[in-house]
Amino acid sequence: MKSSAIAVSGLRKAYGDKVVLDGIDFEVAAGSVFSMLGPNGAGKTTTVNVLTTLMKADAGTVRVAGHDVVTGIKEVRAVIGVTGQFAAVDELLSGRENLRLMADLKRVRSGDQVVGRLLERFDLAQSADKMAATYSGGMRRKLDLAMTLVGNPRIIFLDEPTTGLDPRSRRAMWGIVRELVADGTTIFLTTQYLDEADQLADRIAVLDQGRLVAQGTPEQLKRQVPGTHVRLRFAGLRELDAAAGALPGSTRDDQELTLRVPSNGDSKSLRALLDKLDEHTITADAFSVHTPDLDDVFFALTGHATQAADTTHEAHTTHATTEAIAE
Ligand SMILES: Nc1ncnc2c1ncn2[C@@H]1O[C@H](COP(=O)(O)OP(=O)(O)OP(=O)(O)O)[C@@H](O)[C@H]1O
Repeated sequence: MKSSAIAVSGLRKAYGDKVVLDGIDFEVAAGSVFSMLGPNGAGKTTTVNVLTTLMKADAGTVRVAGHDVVTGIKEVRAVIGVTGQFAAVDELLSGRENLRLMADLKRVRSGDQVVGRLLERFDLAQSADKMAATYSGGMRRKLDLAMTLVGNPRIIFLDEPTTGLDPRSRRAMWGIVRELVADGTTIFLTTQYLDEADQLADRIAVLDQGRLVAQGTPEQLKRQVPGTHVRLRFAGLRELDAAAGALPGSTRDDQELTLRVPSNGDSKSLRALLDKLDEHTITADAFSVHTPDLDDVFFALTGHATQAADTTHEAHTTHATTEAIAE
């Protein structure tokens, strides 16, 4: 079993009488990606601030790399890197100068070499001597992360690293996170994007209204929601009635004129389903296979969607759907 890079027990934090963290517990294995998932205002940044010694908790214990965040502030700070939602980049300096400044602050030996390697690794060498103010959002995030990596921290906190990035920059950021983990770094990642947690995390904890409502691997969490099913849509109630009669175990939605049929989604069961419709001379207007994703998990666990899910749900649905095999 891997040792814990982070161990949190009974963590509580309130601002005035507003309780933001209501006693949360979790552990992060060394060399893994742990993702804390939650909607806006759930308390993710507050958690990061406590874990990185920037803020004191009201109760509970937190150990990072074996050091207590209250009594071992210096030791904790020596082993962590933090990339926040608002980049620490100085806009009036070039990318190279920003990195150099960080190398000096951290008293890194052979600073120029370290900076040169980071610029290459993050694909920023071409723009290294331009002012950071001229960088795109994605480049700024990359520079911010590169600055975090100066001095090789073993544990990195990424607070919503891809919020506001376009899909290409998000994927580039995911690639960098994967490389870091392959090198043995531990990553604590907060995100409101379920697909991001799904892609990157070894373990996910879902934070909602101050409590962790679920923890597990992405697969374990997905298993907590109703499984794969086929959704059929019909032109009218008459067809829907006939199909519901022919397919026992299905669930109908009279408003949407749809039928939800449990299925493992493989070609054999799909063919059998279509044959059944043929047998009864029923035609479906649309036919789609739906696999549960983390949006469904979040909804099932909290009873509401994430904000990000609201805006990206369409994309997820399209992604998880094999459209219109029939008709
Ligand atoms: N210094 C503060 N004083 C009072 N309330 C605060 C303070 N900082 C945060 N809050 C409140 O605590 C709650 C949790 O905030 P936090 O920033 O930790 O959430 P978050 O999950 O990171 O959200 P987001 O995704 O929007 O960054 C929010 O309701 C926020 O308004």
